[in-house]
Amino acid sequence: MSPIISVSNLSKTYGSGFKALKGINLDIVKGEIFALLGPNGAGKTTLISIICGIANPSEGRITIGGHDIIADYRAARSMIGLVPQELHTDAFESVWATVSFSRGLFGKPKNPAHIEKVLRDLSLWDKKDDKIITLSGGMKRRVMIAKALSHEPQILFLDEPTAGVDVELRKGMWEVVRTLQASGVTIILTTHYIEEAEEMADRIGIINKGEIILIEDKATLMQKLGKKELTLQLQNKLEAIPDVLSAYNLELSDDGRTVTYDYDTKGDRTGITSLLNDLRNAGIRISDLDTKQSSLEDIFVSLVRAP
Ligand SMILES: Nc1ncnc2c1ncn2[C@@H]1O[C@H](COP(=O)(O)OP(=O)(O)OP(=O)(O)O)[C@@H](O)[C@H]1O
Repeated sequence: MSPIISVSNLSKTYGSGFKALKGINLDIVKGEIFALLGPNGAGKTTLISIICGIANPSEGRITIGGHDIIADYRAARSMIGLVPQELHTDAFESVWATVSFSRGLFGKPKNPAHIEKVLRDLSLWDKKDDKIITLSGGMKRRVMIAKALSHEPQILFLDEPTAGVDVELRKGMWEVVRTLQASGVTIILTTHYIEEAEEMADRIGIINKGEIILIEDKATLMQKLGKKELTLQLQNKLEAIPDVLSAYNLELSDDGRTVTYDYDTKGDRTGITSLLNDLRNAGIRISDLDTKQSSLEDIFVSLVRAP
C-alpha cells in the first residue's frame, strides 16, 4: 500500500545556519498511529511544521496522499489537521462557532452534521454553546482537536498533545486519539513522554539531533531491543562475587544482599539455569527472585545516549 505521507531526503537549515533536520526519510501508513519520540530540540516541531506547510524545507520532497506539499500545496494541506503545542483559541467565542469558523478557513462549505459528529466524538457536544474561556484545560485541548478536524482531514498531527497535562487528562486524551483512529484518521503525534509512545503508537520513530535514528513497529522494537534483568535476593550477605561466576557479569548491590543479572530475551539461551546451578555450587542461597523487562524508556535512553 502506498504511504499516505512520504518524506524523502528532507533537510532543514535555519537562517542562522543551524541544521535542524538532516536527510529525513519517513513513510506514514494510512490508519496508523505513529509516535515521533525525541528529546527537546531534536527537530520534532520543525519536521511537523514542514510537513504541514508552515516552514519551508531546505532540501527534499514531501507528498501527502500523492500531492507534493509545495507544487500542490492546497490539496496536500487540506488533507491535514494540525493541533499545535500551544493552546490558542478565541476565548469569548462558543465552541460551536470556533470549530465551524476553522472549517470555513479551508474554504469548505458548511456541514453542521460533521461538526456535530466531531464534537460528539470528543465529548464536547454538551459544551457546544459554552464560551471557550469557561472550559477546563482538558476541554480546551479537545476544542483544539475539534478545530483541527473541522475540515475533515484524513491525517491529524498532534504536537505534544499531553505536555503539562495531569495523568488523568492524559489518559482521557489517549482515549480520544484511539477513537479518532477507529474512525479512520491517521495520527502522528510527537511526544517526549515515552509512556505515551509505548501506550499509544503502532509504530515509533526516534529522532535525535535532526536525524531519525530508528523507526520500528512498537512490538518489534520492544522485542528486538528488550533486555531482561533477573534480580536475586540472597539469604546471606555476600562480600564479593566469586571468580567462578565472573562470566555472568553479575552486579552485587552495596549491601551485599542482591545480585542482578542481565540477559537477552531474544537469545536461544538466557543462561539462567546454569547461573542458578553455579550459584548453588558456589554455596550461595537465594531467598527470592524477580525479573524485569526493560521498558521503551531504557531503550530510548540508551539510543539517544549512544555516540
Ligand atoms: N526559527 C529557528 N531558527 C533557528 N533555529 C531554530 C528555529 N526553530 C527551531 N530551531 C532550532 O532547531 C532545533 C530543533 O527545534 P524543534 O523545535 O524542531 O525541536 P523539538 O524536537 O520540537 O523540541 P521540543 O521537544 O523542545 O519542542 C532546536 O535546536 C531549535 O533551537
